[in-house]
Amino acid sequence: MNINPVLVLAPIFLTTELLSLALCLVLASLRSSGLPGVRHWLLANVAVVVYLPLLGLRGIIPDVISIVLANGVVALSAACYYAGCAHFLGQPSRWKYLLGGAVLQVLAVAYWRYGVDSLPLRVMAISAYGAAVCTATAWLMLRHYTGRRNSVHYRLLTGLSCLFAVAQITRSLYFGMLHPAPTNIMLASGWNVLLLCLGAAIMPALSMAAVLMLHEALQTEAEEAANRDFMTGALSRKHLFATGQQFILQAAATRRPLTLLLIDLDHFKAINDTYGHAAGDEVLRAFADMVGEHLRGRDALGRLGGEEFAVLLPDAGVAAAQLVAERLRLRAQQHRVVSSFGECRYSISIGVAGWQGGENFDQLCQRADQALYQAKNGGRNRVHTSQLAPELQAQSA
Ligand SMILES: Nc1nc2c(ncn2[C@@H]2O[C@H](COP(=O)(O)OP(=O)(O)OP(=O)(O)O)[C@@H](O)[C@H]2O)c(=O)[nH]1
Repeated sequence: MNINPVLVLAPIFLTTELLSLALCLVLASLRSSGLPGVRHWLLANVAVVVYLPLLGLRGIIPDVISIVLANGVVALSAACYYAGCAHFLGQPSRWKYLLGGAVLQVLAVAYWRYGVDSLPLRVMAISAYGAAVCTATAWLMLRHYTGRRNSVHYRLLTGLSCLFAVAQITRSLYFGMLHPAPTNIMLASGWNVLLLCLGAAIMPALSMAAVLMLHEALQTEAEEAANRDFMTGALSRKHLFATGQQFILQAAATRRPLTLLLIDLDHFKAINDTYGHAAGDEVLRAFADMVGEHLRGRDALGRLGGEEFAVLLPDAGVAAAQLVAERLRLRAQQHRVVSSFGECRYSISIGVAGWQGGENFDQLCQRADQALYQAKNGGRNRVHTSQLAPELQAQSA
C-alpha cells in the first residue's frame, strides 16, 4: 500500500508536539511535589518538543542539525526518561551507560551520513539505542516497581516499553531489507507510516504512564499522612479504629481470634519533666520503632494519643497475646533511649483483651482499657488481662 506519508505524518507529529508541550506543563506543575523522577521526565519531553521542529525542517536546514543533532536530542530524551524511572524507583540512573550509548549513537549517525551515507544504517543505530532504552525501562519496572502490579500505569509502562522496543527493532529490520536502500525516512509505504506513528507515540505514551505513577505516589502519600501519626509512624487513632472494626468483621467471618493490647508508658510526665519534651518525643518514637520490630506482618500498631498506644493482633488468642505483651514489657524495661538529652529508661503497662463474639471495637477497647487501669493500679510495669464475660467463660469451659 503506497500512501503519501507527509499527509498522514504531519498531523501526527503536530499532535505529538502539542501532547509533549502539554506533558511538559503537567510535569512542571508536579515538580513542587518533591517526588523523584519528575525533573528527568520533564527534560525528556522538552527534548521531544525541540526534536520535532528539527525533523520537520529536514532538507531546509543543514543535515548536521536536522539529522545528527536532532537524533542526539532524541537519544537524550530516551536517556532522561529511563533516568526518571530509575530515580522514581530509587535505583541508580546509570548515566554512564545512557550517555555512552547516546554518544555512540550520535557518532554512528554522523558517520553514516557524512562517512558512508546510508539511511538504513542510520535507522539501525537510532533504533538500536531506542530499543535498548525501552527494554531497560521495562526490565527496571519488572524488577523494582513496588506499587500495585495490576495497576493501569504499571501495565501500561511495562507493556508499552516492550511494544516500542519491538517496533524500533522492526523498523530497523524493515529499512535494512528494502531494495534499493531508501534515502528518505518519509518512505511512501504503509509499514513505514505505521512504524513512524508508533515512534511518534513513544514519549507521550510513556510520559502519560509516568504521570499516572506520580499520581498514585501522591495519593499514597496523602493516605499515609491521613492514616499515620506523624511523629511515631504508628497508625492514627482514626485509622486504628477503622482497622479494628475491619479485623473484627474478619474475625467474625473466619472464627479466628483477635486480641487487643492497650499500652501506656509509665510516669511519662516525669520523663518530660526530667529530660524535656523533645526527649519525651524521642522516647515515643523509639518505643514505636521497638514495638514495630516485634510485630508480625498483619499486626497493627496505633497511637491513641499522648503516650498511649494500641496493638491489634489478628489470629492471636489471649494466651499468645499475653506472651507478646510480656515480651514487649520486658523489652521496654531494658530499652535505653540514647539521645542528645541523655539516656532515658522507661517502662510500660499493658491491658490485654481478647475479642468476644458480638462485641464491637469500642466495647473491646473499653475492656482493654479497664485491664490497663488494673495494670497501672497494680503498680505499673505489668500486664493485666481482661477476663471473659461470665457467659463466655461458661461457653469456653
Ligand atoms: N513529649 C511528649 N509528651 C507528651 C506527648 N503527648 C502527651 N505527652 C505528655 O505525657 C504526659 C502524660 O502524663 P500523665 O497522663 O500524667 O501520665 P504518666 O505521667 O505517664 O503517668 P501514668 O500514665 O499514670 O503512669 C503529660 O506530661 C503529657 O504532656 C507527646 O506527644 N510528646
